[in-house]
Amino acid sequence: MKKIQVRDLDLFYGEVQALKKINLDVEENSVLALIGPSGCGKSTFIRTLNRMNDLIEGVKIKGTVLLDGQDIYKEVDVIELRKKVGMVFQKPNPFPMTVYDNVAYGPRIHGIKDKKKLNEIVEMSLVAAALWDEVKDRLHKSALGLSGGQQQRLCIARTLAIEPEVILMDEPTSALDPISTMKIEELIDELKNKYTIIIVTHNMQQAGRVSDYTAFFLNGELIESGPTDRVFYNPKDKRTEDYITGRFG
Ligand SMILES: Nc1ncnc2c1ncn2[C@@H]1O[C@H](COP(=O)(O)OP(=O)(O)OP(=O)(O)O)[C@@H](O)[C@H]1O
Repeated sequence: MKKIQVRDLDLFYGEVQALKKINLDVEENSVLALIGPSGCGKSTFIRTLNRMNDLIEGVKIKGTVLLDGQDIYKEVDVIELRKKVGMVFQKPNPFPMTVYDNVAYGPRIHGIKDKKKLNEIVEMSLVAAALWDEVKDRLHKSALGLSGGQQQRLCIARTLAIEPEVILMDEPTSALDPISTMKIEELIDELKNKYTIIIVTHNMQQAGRVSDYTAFFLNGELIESGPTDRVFYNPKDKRTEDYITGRFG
């Protein structure tokens, strides 16, 4: 099933066109990797999927983005949209509060006050983010005392706590060491059973390891997309081949 359908999407920062006629479908319960050289529009594209670009002045967007068949720019409330489409950023950005409060933050904002219910959500989210065993004895200590890799998994737990359907990840491991990176990659593999995941990565090996589908961007255009094995081993476009084999970028 198609979870997201993007049709003829253009995005302008003032006069500069950063996305050009993007057409792309995202399958439910799959991992899509967005690859391409610096400045080609990957982050801009991922941000159009939960309307994060709305916050930037001078941005103009044309075309449609459908989530479960609904136009997110016309038919969906932004608060509802952000609940359905969670985001994890490049640098782990836990709030300066306890581990527990970080995870409980979203559910509390959405009106959950019951202590027992919150305890349940916090534990479930930390288990799902493969962090529970490492933090269960320090739930009420500051999240800033965790390692970078633990902080990133905490940010994933914080995202899971609001029960999203889609998770956007913008280079989630680029600030992490190899072992933390491996843990996040294993986690992505687990999470795709339940969620639809879109990940921006500069790391070809990572795209190859974690994704089912790959989309290659260049200068604001989507050059090609398809099953990762096909795009990697049998690219249709010469530019995709050149990028994947490291000839530029
Ligand atoms: N807030 C902004 N205002 C104006 N131009 C922007 C803004 N954000 C990005 N751009 C421009 O849009 C283009 C695409 O940038 P974007 O960050 O989406 O690329 P990217 O592929 O994610 O790059 P990287 O891999 O380096 O993160 C670039 O030319 C960039 O300079």
